[in-house]
Amino acid sequence: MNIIQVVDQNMGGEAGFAEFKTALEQGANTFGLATGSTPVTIYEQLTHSALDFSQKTSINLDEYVGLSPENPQSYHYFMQKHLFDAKPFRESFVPNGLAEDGDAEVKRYDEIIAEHPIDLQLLGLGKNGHIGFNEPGTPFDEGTHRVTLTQSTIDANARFFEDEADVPRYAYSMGIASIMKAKHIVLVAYGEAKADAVAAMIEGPVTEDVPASALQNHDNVTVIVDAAAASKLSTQAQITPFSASVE
Ligand SMILES: N[C@@H]1[C@@H](O)[C@H](O)[C@@H](COP(=O)(O)O)O[C@@H]1O
Repeated sequence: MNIIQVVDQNMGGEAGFAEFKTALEQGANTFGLATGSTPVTIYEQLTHSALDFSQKTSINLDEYVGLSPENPQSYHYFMQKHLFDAKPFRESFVPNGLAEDGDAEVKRYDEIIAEHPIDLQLLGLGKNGHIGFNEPGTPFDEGTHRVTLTQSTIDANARFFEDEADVPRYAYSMGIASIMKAKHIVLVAYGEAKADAVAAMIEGPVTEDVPASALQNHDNVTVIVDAAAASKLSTQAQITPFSASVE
């Protein structure tokens, strides 16, 4: 893994932006996108740039079951607000949280992913090592699926809702097998709360107990971290400080 250290989330936005820019220059067509607080500065950089995604495809990782695209807590809404309103793609896919038939929705999403091989996949990281909404214990070979969220994830995401009780208990998530098919994966993590998950992802055993550890089996992963998130790594020597001129 290529580990890039940034000073703060703003610099992380620049580092993430550089990965998108390079991917575009190399002819990428499909971008796998993530939600959460982590990617926000990358999306800010993208919206303020001249990069053109109007002929490109985006595929989001996940969506809460039961939330409509108009619900401000939905990932549809998040993506519109933080990226798509200012920087539209030709087509943007997000799982349909209101799908009546969950099995059909999962199948539909897998077909979309199969038709649009992902060139660059952006990921955040859950405190428990989840990627997308692939919680600990998710089989690595699974495609899109309906997830029962863990209490750890419900607690972590409660900050976006008025009340913990409002956090949906289920979500649709792209599977780890699909994430692993992306040509290039860029995972971003900030803060001490992510330090254990970062260390387990990079240095721990490859185990379904730590979904992000699957990335050790991918040959093109870039990890963008701040010092706090990198603080429990023992391989500090392999960490490259980000500088805007080096991509
Ligand atoms: N499903 C999302 C993940 O894709 C995201 O990586 C995680 C971390 O969120 P944050 O970036 O706010 O720490 O939150 C949610 O659970």
